[in-house]
Amino acid sequence: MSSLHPRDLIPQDFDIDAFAALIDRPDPAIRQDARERRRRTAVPQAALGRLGELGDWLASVQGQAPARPIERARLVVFAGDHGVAAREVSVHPAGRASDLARAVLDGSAPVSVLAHQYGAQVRLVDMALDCDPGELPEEVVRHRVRRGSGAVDAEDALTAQETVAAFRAGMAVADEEADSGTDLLVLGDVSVGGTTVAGVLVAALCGTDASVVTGRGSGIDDLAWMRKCAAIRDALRRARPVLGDPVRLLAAVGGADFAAITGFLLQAAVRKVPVVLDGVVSAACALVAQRVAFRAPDWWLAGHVSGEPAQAKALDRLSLEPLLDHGVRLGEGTGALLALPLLKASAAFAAELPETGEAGG
Ligand SMILES: Cc1cc2ncn([C@H]3O[C@H](COP(=O)(O)O)[C@@H](O)[C@H]3O)c2cc1C
Ligand SMILES: O=C(O)c1cccnc1
Repeated sequence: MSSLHPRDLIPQDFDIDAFAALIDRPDPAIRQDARERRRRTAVPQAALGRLGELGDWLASVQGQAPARPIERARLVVFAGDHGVAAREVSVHPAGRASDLARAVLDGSAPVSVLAHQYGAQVRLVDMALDCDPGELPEEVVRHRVRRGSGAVDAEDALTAQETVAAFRAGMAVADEEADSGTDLLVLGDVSVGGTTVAGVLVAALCGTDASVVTGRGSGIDDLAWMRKCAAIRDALRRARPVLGDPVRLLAAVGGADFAAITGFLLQAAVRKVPVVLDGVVSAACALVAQRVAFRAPDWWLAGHVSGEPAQAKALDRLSLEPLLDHGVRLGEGTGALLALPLLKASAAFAAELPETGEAGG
C-alpha cells in the first residue's frame, strides 16, 4: 500500500470550496442603473461601442453607478521558474526567469515602459524563481515557496503543502492590495516555460489534445514547438487522475506562480477588486479558479488576445471577450496594461458625459 508523506496532505484548515459561497456576482441592478444613465446622455448607445458596456461593468464591480475614475491601478507580476523549461520549450534559457524579473524591477522590461507611461505602480512577487533569494529585495522574495517548480511532464510541480502555501500567498497579496486602496488590479506573470504549463492546465480542464493548445510562446521554432507539444502531452497523462481537485491539479501540473495567481484571483473577487487578465498564464489560472467558484469570472476582464491557442480556449470557457487584439506577445502583464487606457476612458465617459434627461438612441 502506498503511503502519503505529510507534505502531500492538504492542510486540514484549508477549505478551497469555501470560495464558492464567499464570492457573489457584481450587483446586476447597478449595471442596469449604469446602462440607463448611459441612455440619458446625448450620445447614441452604439456610438460608444464596447466602451459603453465596459463602463457598465466597471460600475457593477465598483458597486456604484456611474463608475468612478480609476485612480490606483496596480500591476502585480507573479514570477517563477518551471522545471519543464529544461525540455527547451522557450526562447528564454531554462531557470533564468530571474533575469526577466530583474528587468521588471530595474524598469528596463517592456512592461515597465507601459507602467511608466500609464502611471501604474508595479509589484513583483517571486513565488519560485530559480535564483538565490538574497539576490532580490526582501519584499519581492518574502512569498517564495521553493526554488523552481518541478518539471510537470515527469514529476509534481509542488507538494500539496507548497501548493496551499503559494495559494495563500496569492490571497495575501490580493488582501494587501485591497486594504491599501488599489482600485484595479492588473495581472502579469514572468516565467520561463510558463506557456507550456498553462497549456497543460487548459488542455486538462477543457479535455483537448496537446496539439490544440500548443502555441509559439515567447517565439519558439518548429522543433521547439514539437518538444513543447510532447511535454504537454506527457503532463496531461499526469493531470488526468487529479482533474477534479484544483489543489492537486495545481500541485501535479501547475507551479507556485500558478497556485498563487489562482488564490489571488479568487481573493480579489471576494474583496470585490476587479482584475484585468493578461495572457495564457492568467487565463489558465482563471480557468482553475472558475472551477472553484463559478461566479468569480464576473470580476475579471480579459485585456487582450496573446495568440496562444490555449488562452483563446480558456477565455471562451470563461465567457470573457478580450478587449484588444494587436499581436502583442510579450507577457509580463503588457496586454493587460494596454487595456488600462480603455478602461479609464470608459469610466470617464460614464462619469462625465452629461445626462440630458431624455432617453438617447
Ligand atoms: C521579449 C520578451 C520578454 C518577456 N518577458 C516575459 N515574457 C513572456 O515569456 C514567458 C513565457 O513564455 P515561454 O513559455 O515561451 O517561456 C513569460 O515570462 C512571459 O511573461 C516575455 C516574452 C518576450 C518575447
Ligand atoms: O499568452 C501569454 O501570456 C504569452 C504569449 C506569448 C509570449 N509570452 C506570453
